[in-house]
Parts: sequence; C-alpha cells; structure tokens
Amino acid sequence: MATITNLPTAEDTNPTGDDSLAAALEAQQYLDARLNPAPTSTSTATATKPFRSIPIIDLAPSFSGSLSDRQSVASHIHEACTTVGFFYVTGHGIPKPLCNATLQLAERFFHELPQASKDAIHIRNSKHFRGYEPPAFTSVNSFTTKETKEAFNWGYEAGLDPTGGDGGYVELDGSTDGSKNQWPLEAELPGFYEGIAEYYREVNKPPSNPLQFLLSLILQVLQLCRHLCHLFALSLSLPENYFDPLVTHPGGIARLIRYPPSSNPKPLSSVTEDEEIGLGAHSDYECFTLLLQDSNPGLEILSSDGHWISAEPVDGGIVVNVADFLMRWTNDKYKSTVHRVVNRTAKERYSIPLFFSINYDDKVETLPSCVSEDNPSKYQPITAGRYVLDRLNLTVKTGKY
Ligand SMILES: O=C(O)CCC(=O)C(=O)O
Ligand SMILES: [Fe+2]
Repeated sequence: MATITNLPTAEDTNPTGDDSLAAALEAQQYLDARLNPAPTSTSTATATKPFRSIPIIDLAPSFSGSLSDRQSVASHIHEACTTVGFFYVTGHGIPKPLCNATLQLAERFFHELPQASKDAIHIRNSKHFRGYEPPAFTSVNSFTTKETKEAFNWGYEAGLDPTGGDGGYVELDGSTDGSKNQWPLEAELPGFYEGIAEYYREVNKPPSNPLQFLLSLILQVLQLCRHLCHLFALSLSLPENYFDPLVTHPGGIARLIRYPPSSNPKPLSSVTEDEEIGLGAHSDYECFTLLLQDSNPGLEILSSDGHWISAEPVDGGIVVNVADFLMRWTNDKYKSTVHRVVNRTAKERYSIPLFFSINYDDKVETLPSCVSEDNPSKYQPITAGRYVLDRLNLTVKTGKY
C-alpha cells in the first residue's frame, strides 16, 4: 500500500489553473490497471495485442532530404508506438564512443565521488529533484517495493543546448529564475561536467579524422530529441515542424542510474515478482525517453498479456519509449508502456535516461486529429512542467518538498 503522506493539494502548489495533480493520480490508476488487469476488462490498457520483441528502427534514412524517406521512417515509428510503445534506434547520429564515454561518467560518479560529496548535492536540497538520490529514497510505484537504484539527476540548461535556447526557460513549478542543477565539484570529479556537456553539444575539438567527420552525421542528444519530434509529428500525419514551437526551451531531466549487482542472479523466467527491484513498474511522464544502457540487461517492459519482455542491449542502439504526453496527445493511440528494471546479473548496471519534455510552460492537449464523436478526448489539458512535478512529488514519501 502507498505510504505517501502529506500529498500536495491543487490549491497549495499549482498556479497553472489545470488539474495536473488529478492527472498524475490518474496515471497511478493506469499503472494499477496495467499491473492488475480485471479478467474481463476491455479497456485500452489491456486491448492491445501482446508482443514478444521490440522493433529496431534505423534512423539513417530520416536524415535524408527526401520527404518520402523521412515518412517511411515515421511509419515504422507509428507502428512501434501503436503496438509496443518501445523501440530501439540505430543510425541515430550519436557516435558510439560518445555514448560509451557518457556511460563511463556514470560509473565515475558513483565510484569516485566520496559519499559526503554525494550527500552535499542530495536531491532533498532541490525543489526540482536535481542532484544525488541514494538507494530507496524515491519510488515510482508508491513504495510498494524498495528500489535498489541510486541516481544523479539534472535538468535543462541553456548552456547545454546547442541552439542556446530562446532565453525563456521555465522550471517545473513555473519559476523563471533559471535551472538549478546541483553538479559535483570539478576538483572532486574532474572533467565530469564537460563530459556531460559533450553528450549535449558539440565541443570545439578538432575531429581526429577529418574525412570521417565530413562523411558521418554527428548529432548530440538534444538535437536528436528535436529530430525525433519531427518524426513523431510525421508519424501522426502532422506538419513536420508541428512541435518546434513547443521545444524552444524544452524540459528534459536526465539521470545517471546505478543498479547494484544481484545477490542472487537468476534469469527472468524464474524470478518471482518484486524481488530485488531496481526501479519499480511505472510509465514515464514526458513526451518520450531516450535511454543509453550498458551491456548488462535489466530493463523489462510489460506486454498486454502480463508478460515482462527484456529490452536486451542492442549494439549501437538507443532505446526510445513513448511517455505520457504522447499518450495524452494521441488519446491513447500511442502507448506509454509500463516498464521496470531488475538487475538479474552479478554485475553492476548503468543506464542514462533522458526524459524529453516540451517547454514546461506549454500545455499538452489531445490532438484534434485523435478525437472524434465516437472517440472523445479521454484527457484534460495539462501544463507540462506542473504535471511532471506532480508525478515526481508522488515518488517521495513526504509527497513533496
Ligand atoms: O534504467 C533503465 O533501463 C530504465 C530507467 C527508467 O525506466 C526510468 O528511469 O524511468
Ligand atoms: Fe522509465
């Protein structure tokens, strides 16, 4: 049972006027319905065809000047989002050595930074869930299980955005005085911040091999997210630039996560529920998530017939999953699929999700093309940041900071 006390009320915390807290609680109900489907239920939560594998989509043709090439990739995305809600992308333009170097930063953060320095940047110092969170401090599933993961979280910074942003960044709670990340001290973890920055924006380094530089497409993570927004728009038969005005100072929390080795390694099939859960079952909150994972499996996604499917690491692949905003925009056509992490191996596991949101001050409202007289909108409009904050508040025992 939930042990959350002191839940925020809409009046005391929400200046946006919409009922994002009700929407956040609705998401908890969606999760419960997915985890405990009624035997005769015909709701959209259970009506999808079961799946056993996760599609791999090569993004390379989506960088073509030809609209039909881009549309062809978008149609694969449409198929994946209406069936599984997860896919891997290859040919995405982020160089593999950069992905590996970013994953190594996660290992460095957890191994090299002294505990006292981690505690100095504890997320309890932050109103926006930025900084270090120790194991079992948060729970995505109402503290029904103790989560073994530990994490370091940060949010959007204009300085990390290759476009520089539009100067209008608005925080989760609507405040406009800048993003308040808590970074480790440079002296204690030299090169850490610059390493993260490389994942976000090009660094003025001469390419080691100029010919290769000219021949290959090189993207960083935020540019890839904006590119995916074009493809999601095309996949929904919207103008390609439909989401552009909504991602000029986008919300985007990213985190380094460490899952400790299992004390009793065993395969997926023989493990009972809620044993050594790294990260409890949940859906993600924003538009979509991009996930780097190391070579250790652990991510599991829930098929509509109750089977957990392992999202095994794919060489050079980045996991993409639909999150709640896309489900709300599309009136449930795209699935915000429930997933969890269980490290069933004797090795540590590291992952780096980036939860890509639209500008936190913009609203998510069901797309007109996804409603009809027979299929009215299931969702009220919500302000992006407020919804994410309300969902985050539900992950701490106090209900809020
Ligand atoms: O660590 C992973 O593989 C997934 C993490 C995740 O689902 C999340 O942080 O929301
Ligand atoms: Fe997730």
